[in-house]
Amino acid sequence: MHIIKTLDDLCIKEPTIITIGNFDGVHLGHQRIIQKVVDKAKKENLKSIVFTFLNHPMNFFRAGTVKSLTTLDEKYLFIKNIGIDCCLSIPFDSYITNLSPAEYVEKILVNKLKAKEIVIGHDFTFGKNKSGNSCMLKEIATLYDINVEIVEPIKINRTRISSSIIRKMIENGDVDKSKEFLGRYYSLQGKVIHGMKLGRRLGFPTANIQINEDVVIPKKGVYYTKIYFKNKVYYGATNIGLNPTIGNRSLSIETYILDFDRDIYEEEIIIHFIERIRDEKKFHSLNELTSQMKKDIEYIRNKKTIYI
Ligand SMILES: Cc1cc2nc3c(=O)[nH]c(=O)nc-3n(C[C@H](O)[C@H](O)[C@H](O)COP(=O)(O)O)c2cc1C
Ligand SMILES: Nc1ncnc2c1ncn2[C@@H]1O[C@H](COP(=O)(O)OP(=O)(O)O)[C@@H](O)[C@H]1O
Repeated sequence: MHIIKTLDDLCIKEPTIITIGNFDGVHLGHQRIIQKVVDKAKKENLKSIVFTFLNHPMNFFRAGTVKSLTTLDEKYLFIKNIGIDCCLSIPFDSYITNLSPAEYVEKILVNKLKAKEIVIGHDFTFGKNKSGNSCMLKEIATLYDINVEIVEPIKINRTRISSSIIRKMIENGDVDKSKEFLGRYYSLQGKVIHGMKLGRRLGFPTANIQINEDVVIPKKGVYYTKIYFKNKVYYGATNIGLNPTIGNRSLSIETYILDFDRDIYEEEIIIHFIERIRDEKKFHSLNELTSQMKKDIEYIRNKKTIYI
């Protein structure tokens, strides 16, 4: 998949089928739309394009409003895995927000992207002050002989799948629920950094990852997790919190990896959140903390064959 980060570099000659959106999380609803684009592209011999943004549109209007469910690299990977030919990922900036709906279609979708077909969600808005909607896009596109398909939202138990609902689930620690909406476990990737070196002394070394302030962090607590390290899968007990028993610490995300004994400082690991086990607690002693950690790990050992 080609990833193009500026409209200036774009030189598309063949007719295309496009979907447009922020696609944060690339959840089941997004996957349905993107899959439709891939299938139609094959059938109609068109190049498939996902048109998305480097920054969340809400953060353009008010910096720091929204944390992401995926880093850009994760977003590109998930889109690529569905089979898209090209991902146009450009800044959501004053150029984009100042185009009228008619200019947006002509300058970007027609002149730059050579669109023959466009697939969008029912709530799609575009152009200056979000003045364009899916019906308006359909009308303008007719002038250029472009077909527009509007996809209805997917629901799970009558709740519409949306990035904002998934964000709330993860912030509430409901990672098992978020899996149903995302179509995969919520995950965090990070470099293993040095901590206080207490874990090893307690008998449970924990790989602490560098925290990315731009992504959603699950609610503080202890989680049953799956760890990917160098393409191998392990199970883990991950604690997200302030380690109140030790006192005066900043937020850490740390994992005891079961059946593992290697120095992995500076290496990347990916943590998949399967289930939240309990709240993080302040224990009266380190002995009490370690006996609870033993119980957490035993719980995971008993469960780990259930989730593959
Ligand atoms: C499964 C697990 C559960 C934990 N639960 C708690 C807890 O409830 N309260 C707490 O203060 N710290 C908890 N911790 C964090 C430990 O205090 C931490 O691993 C220890 O301080 C080692 O830190 P270090 O990696 O910086 O050396 C937990 C850690 C793990 C791996
Ligand atoms: N089973 C394991 N789970 C997690 N980390 C492990 C494990 N075995 C060895 N390690 C290594 O030990 C380090 C954690 O030890 P710890 O004493 O907790 O130090 P720190 O406070 O720097 O995290 C990890 O970063 C990793 O390099």
